Amino acid sequence: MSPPVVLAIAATDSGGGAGLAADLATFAALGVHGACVVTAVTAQDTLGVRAVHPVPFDVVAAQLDAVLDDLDPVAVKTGMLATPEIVRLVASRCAGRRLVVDPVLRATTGAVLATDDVIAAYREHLLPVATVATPNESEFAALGRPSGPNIQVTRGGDIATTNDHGTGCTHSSALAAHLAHGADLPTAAARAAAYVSHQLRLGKDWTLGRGRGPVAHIHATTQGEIA
Ligand SMILES: Nc1ncnc2c1ncn2[C@@H]1O[C@H](COP(=O)(O)OP(=O)(O)OP(=O)(O)O)[C@@H](O)[C@H]1O
Ligand SMILES: Cc1ncc(CO)c(N)n1
Repeated sequence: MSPPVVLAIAATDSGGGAGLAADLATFAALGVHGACVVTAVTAQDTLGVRAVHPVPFDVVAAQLDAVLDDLDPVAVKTGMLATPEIVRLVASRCAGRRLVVDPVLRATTGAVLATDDVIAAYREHLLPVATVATPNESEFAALGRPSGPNIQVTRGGDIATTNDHGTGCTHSSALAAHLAHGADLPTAAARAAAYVSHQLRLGKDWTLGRGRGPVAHIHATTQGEIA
């Protein structure tokens, strides 16, 4: 039987820890086929964001059309959306699907990844059509503390690790993957949290880069076969 298709609409992270790298690794670990629409390219590592280059709107729209026309994803997850036009496009094309919105406004390292007009577009267009939105506390405040059953504010956790770059991306991708497998929202949320904490524990002693390292997305699944 074919795996469910999940689409990630997000930006790249050259360091491989957050953004689409985290999304696609999480999809693979959780048994769904991942499609991806690239909204921006970031020059980034475990220490911070050096540059952000948005992909032209027409190219984002063409990627989205291609995936929606051919692969019919069961669930969609959004990460960094880069411009208000892209936020509006995603809202109009993805409404009605199982839609997980992770409003990426800042990197863990503090870099600003969304301007005020992007935040306004989230409030007006994307949050109202989300199945669930997963802002962290500071993103929740920046969005004006929206209320509703589909708003699930995320809060770190008690695992002591500096390898937490991209945990929000990993968490929202796991949520989308479990929704795509047919879980209801409370079940998908519990499984996503369990996946993130399990993988955070596996990678807590890794030393990749000089800053905040990545979550060990698929480590347990593959290490026996390739070591
Ligand atoms: N140190 C931790 N211990 C246990 N669970 C954690 C920890 N950090 C994150 N998590 C899990 O991951 C989820 C998302 O984390 P968090 O709220 O820190 O994301 P974020 O701030 O959006 O991350 P980022 O901006 O790096 O992508 C949390 O709801 C929690 O389930
Ligand atoms: C590309 C990208 N998306 C999301 C985040 C949030 O962690 C990041 N640092 N970089």
